Amino acid sequence: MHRTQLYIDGAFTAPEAGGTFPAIDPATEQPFAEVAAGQGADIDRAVRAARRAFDSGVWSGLSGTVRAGHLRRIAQGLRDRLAEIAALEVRDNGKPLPEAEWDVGDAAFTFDYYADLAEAEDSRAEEEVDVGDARFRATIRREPLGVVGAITPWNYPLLMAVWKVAPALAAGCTLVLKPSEICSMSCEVLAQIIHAAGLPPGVFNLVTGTGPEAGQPLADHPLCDKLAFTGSVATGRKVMNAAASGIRTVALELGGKSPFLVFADCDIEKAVEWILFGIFWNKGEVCSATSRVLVERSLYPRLLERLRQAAEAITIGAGNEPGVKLGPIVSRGQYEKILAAIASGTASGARLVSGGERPAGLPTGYFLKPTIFADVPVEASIWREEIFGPVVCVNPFDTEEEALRLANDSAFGLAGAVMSDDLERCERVACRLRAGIVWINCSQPTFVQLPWGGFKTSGIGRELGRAGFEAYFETKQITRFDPAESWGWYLAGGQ
Ligand SMILES: NC(=O)c1ccc[n+]([C@@H]2O[C@H](COP(=O)([O-])OP(=O)(O)OC[C@H]3O[C@@H](n4cnc5c(N)ncnc54)[C@H](O)[C@@H]3O)[C@@H](O)[C@H]2O)c1
Ligand SMILES: C[N+](C)(C)CC=O
Repeated sequence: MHRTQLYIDGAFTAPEAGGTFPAIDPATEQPFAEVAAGQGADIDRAVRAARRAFDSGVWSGLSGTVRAGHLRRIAQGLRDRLAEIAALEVRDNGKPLPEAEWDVGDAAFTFDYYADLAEAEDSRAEEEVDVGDARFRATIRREPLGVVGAITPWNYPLLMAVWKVAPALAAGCTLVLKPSEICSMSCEVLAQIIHAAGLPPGVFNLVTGTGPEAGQPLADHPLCDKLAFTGSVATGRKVMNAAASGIRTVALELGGKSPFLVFADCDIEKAVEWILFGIFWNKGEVCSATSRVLVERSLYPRLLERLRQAAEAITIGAGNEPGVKLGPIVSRGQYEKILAAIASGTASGARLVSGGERPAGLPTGYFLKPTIFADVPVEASIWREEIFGPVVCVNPFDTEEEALRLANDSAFGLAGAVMSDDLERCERVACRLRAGIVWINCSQPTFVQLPWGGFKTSGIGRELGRAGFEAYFETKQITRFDPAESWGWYLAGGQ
């Protein structure tokens, strides 16, 4: 059985304490690899290596063009190993193979995109600012932020890591990546590709391990300049507390309970397609999943019935089987959490329209039928709390105003979607949704060029796009006084 390694200071290595934990295939419930269980001592070694690499200027001192060359080699390395990584991601996470292939392609494109931005940095003029006094020349300079501690989740194990690694490297930062213990495998391949691309030792480091044993020591490490976290609100709070006590920059990409507003004038088939994609893509293990659907009352019964039929036609199975559109839930823990949420939904008085149980013919593996609840009490936890699984809640509304009120009545504000043939209404609703991402007449398409992040408890800061690059810079002012002038405050004439 393959035993993964940590990657610290340019070398693949076992954890100091030598421990491992199993990687489990959620379709078979069987272990298929041993993952290196890094701990505080490994994190410390990795952060110190990243610190040395940053302080020596071996990476931040390179031109953007040279760094871009490295990033493009990483992108190519991902493309060269796409089939292998996608298969590994399917085994580790359970997602259908075409979705995993899509993720690896996106990850490669993310490196290319940030390579372009790194290159453009070289021709970016230093910004000179007129401070209204000719004796001073003032400039604003951007410098890479330093050492980044990146902590990532299991739903897009490679892609969520790359959303941090690519812009951080492009900006000239060094980093330590701590992926989720539930899905760590593809990040080891990423480390191999980065190693093969010839980055100097210490620039990128990988420490796999559990949250308490590896994540917390990374969040607490005094030599990190920034913490970049994606995961749950509960862990995000711990990471933010750690950042606060060390006064470190922090970026949080957290959960969601995103609304999808469907107006009666839309094409019902298109609405059903996007509702399905919005909640069953990646098994609903998507931070931005549109898990609360609000439907204009005149369309509500018809749409619910069509949604039920379409959901029941989805092919469920192991992610590597052809035609499968819904793989197993990632882990036993997550499976049990979702079943408990379904039970609480039924107990709340919500109407179970479809699913809610293990599909027939799949006795092993964490399989679940796509699940639809309707007429959900708005105070019920299934309406309010993130489930992070293939469970959608559907409710009716009567007016645009009511739909917006229900949509915005949430602690989260990551994403939202609106569907209507009236594009003016769509634009109006999009502006009034309190969320960082709004889709019109679709749900979930994500582009590397656009900023990603949430309002309210869905997070702080933005990834992707130019904003995701700027997030890895410090801003410095350099103010120069003309040596030919004298200040004349204490010494008259300046001598
Ligand atoms: N907003 C986004 O872009 C986005 C994207 C993907 C996932 N998510 C969110 O992620 C969550 C699911 O991911 P998850 O279950 O892996 O989240 P999680 O919070 O359980 O774990 C995330 C990471 O934090 C680590 N961790 C756990 N305890 C820690 C601690 N005390 N200190 C430091 N690190 C610790 C874990 O090991 C893992 O690497 C969902 O809430 C989802 O919405 C958000
Ligand atoms: C769906 N995706 C990849 C945009 C990120 C969140 O889970």
